[in-house]
Amino acid sequence: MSDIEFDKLKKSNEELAYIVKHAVSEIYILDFETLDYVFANDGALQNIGYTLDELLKLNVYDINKTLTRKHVESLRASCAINDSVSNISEHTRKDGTSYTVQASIQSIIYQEKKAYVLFDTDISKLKKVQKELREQKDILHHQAHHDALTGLPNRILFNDRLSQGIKKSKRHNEILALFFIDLDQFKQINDSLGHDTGDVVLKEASRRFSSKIREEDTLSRLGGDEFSVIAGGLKEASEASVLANKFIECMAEPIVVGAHTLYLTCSIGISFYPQDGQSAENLLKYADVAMYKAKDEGRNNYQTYSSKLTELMHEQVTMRTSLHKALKNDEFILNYQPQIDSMTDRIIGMEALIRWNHPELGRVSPAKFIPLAEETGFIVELDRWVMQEAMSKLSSWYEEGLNPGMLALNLAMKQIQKSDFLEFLKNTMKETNCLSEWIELEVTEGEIMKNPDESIATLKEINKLGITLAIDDFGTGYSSLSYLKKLPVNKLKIDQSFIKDTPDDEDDVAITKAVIALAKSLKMSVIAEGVETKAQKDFLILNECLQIQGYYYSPPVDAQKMRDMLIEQKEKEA
Ligand SMILES: Nc1nc2c(ncn2[C@@H]2O[C@@H]3COP(=O)(O)O[C@H]4[C@@H](O)[C@H](n5cnc6c(=O)[nH]c(N)nc65)O[C@@H]4COP(=O)(O)O[C@H]3[C@H]2O)c(=O)[nH]1
Repeated sequence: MSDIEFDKLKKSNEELAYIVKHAVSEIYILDFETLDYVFANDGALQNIGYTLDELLKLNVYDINKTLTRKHVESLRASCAINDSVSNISEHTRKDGTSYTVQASIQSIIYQEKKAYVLFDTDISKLKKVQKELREQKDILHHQAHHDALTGLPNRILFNDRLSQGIKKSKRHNEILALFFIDLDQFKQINDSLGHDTGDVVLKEASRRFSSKIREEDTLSRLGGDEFSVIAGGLKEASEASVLANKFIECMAEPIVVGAHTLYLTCSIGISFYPQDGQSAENLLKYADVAMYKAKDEGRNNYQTYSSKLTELMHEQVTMRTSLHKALKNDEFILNYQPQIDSMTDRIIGMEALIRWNHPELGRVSPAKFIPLAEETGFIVELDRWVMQEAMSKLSSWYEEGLNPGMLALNLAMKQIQKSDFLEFLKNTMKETNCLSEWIELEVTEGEIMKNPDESIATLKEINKLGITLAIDDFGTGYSSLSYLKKLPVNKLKIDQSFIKDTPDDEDDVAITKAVIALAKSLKMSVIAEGVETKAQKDFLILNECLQIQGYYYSPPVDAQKMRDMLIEQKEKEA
């Protein structure tokens, strides 16, 4: 080699050494035998935190604390047969912190001795990002399968668990019970006290239900106030009754939210695999049908599915489709129930109550078809028919010289919300010669509280016409007292559910007394409905509720009978 060639080579080696020394990547050289550090570049020293002098006193095991002799032996063996070997390990810095490196290891000759060179890449950040991504994926997966409010499995996960549950029950020849749980008064609470209160109630209900199930059961929130429980592994269907009772009992304790003490109940429908259905879809449908039966039975109870319930559903479908035709076919008639001044036993008014004579189903209760009419919006047309019919009957009785007093009409909120309702009311009164002071419109407390601000405006307009407004079913709907003060209402009607057990039930006595006192302080009149016994009547008189409606005096009767009663009263007074 010539001197010039030698100088060139020396210069390029020096340049290479300079690059290696100053590179930001970590490069270490270890003694082949002892694995002591014999070189580290600036990038390595910066990350590891030692000076070169300090590092040269250390061994690979001082930095790679997790490295074992066995692992080193295997790396040595790999290096002997491969050009380079890759390894992931943990480096401990001088300050005690650690980071993950991916090392590429090669055996080389360094300063004329055998050595290992390690090209290390700090992959801590990459690992952190990978971990975050994994966590994010887990969160997304959880969110997609769980309800955000209660943290319970949602409908997607429920469907999956139900299908799995059915398969397992089939394999082990066991019974699976599917519970459909609906909170009874939830909508009213949500509408009148707001969604925040509703949310607290839902969380508390889910906490209570969860505490009653076994670890292997699944409680899900299917949406709104609907929950479901999948309970597999049952030997007998009767085991489900025990659980259903537990769910009902756990709701008996009131839920306190801020200043409100809320009393909630739940209605439960149960279907069974294999006796009721083989598919997840059918089992859910049947549990839902059974839940509706529980609602029909007065809520706060459970019902198991039977094929009879499907007939009931069929009946509802028949009713829905024949409601419209019924008006044209004159299938509706009106009954009137007298309202009495209990001090004189005189008729002071009457409530018009609709009846439906269905050609196939016979006489259908309004409690059955009014909710269907409300659902479909047909209630608007139906109530207008009731108003026309009842107002013209009332006028005809006045014209005859009888004294029917006030006519109370039930009014659906959907009706009040119609923009032409006031016009309709004025026209109907005019056409039927009915005076506004003869008319009282009853709106249920729950309906008003659904949308109190909007209700107030329209009710004020109605009131301006000289029509009396009464709140029906009072006591059942969580009225806000501040709204009650603002409402242009003249009368409270105590719900019959409170009257039913007076004067024996202490709670009902207290509620009835409170409603009477409330009406008095708000300068409203008060009437009790559903009065059936003398004891109830006496209790009401004692507490100064003098207007009474109920079977004690008379059930709802047809127009002919009502007229007879009015004539009889007139003759008595003549
Ligand atoms: N156990 C018992 N019950 C008594 C007694 N006195 C009266 N009742 C019943 O209690 C219900 C009182 O009517 P409501 O609270 O307005 O409750 C009504 C009302 O909300 C609705 N409804 C009835 N007619 C109409 C109508 O023309 N339009 C609208 N929108 N709803 C109506 O259907 C509901 C049920 O009506 P009905 O079956 O006629 O049931 C009536 C009546 O027959 C009693 O002493 N004991």
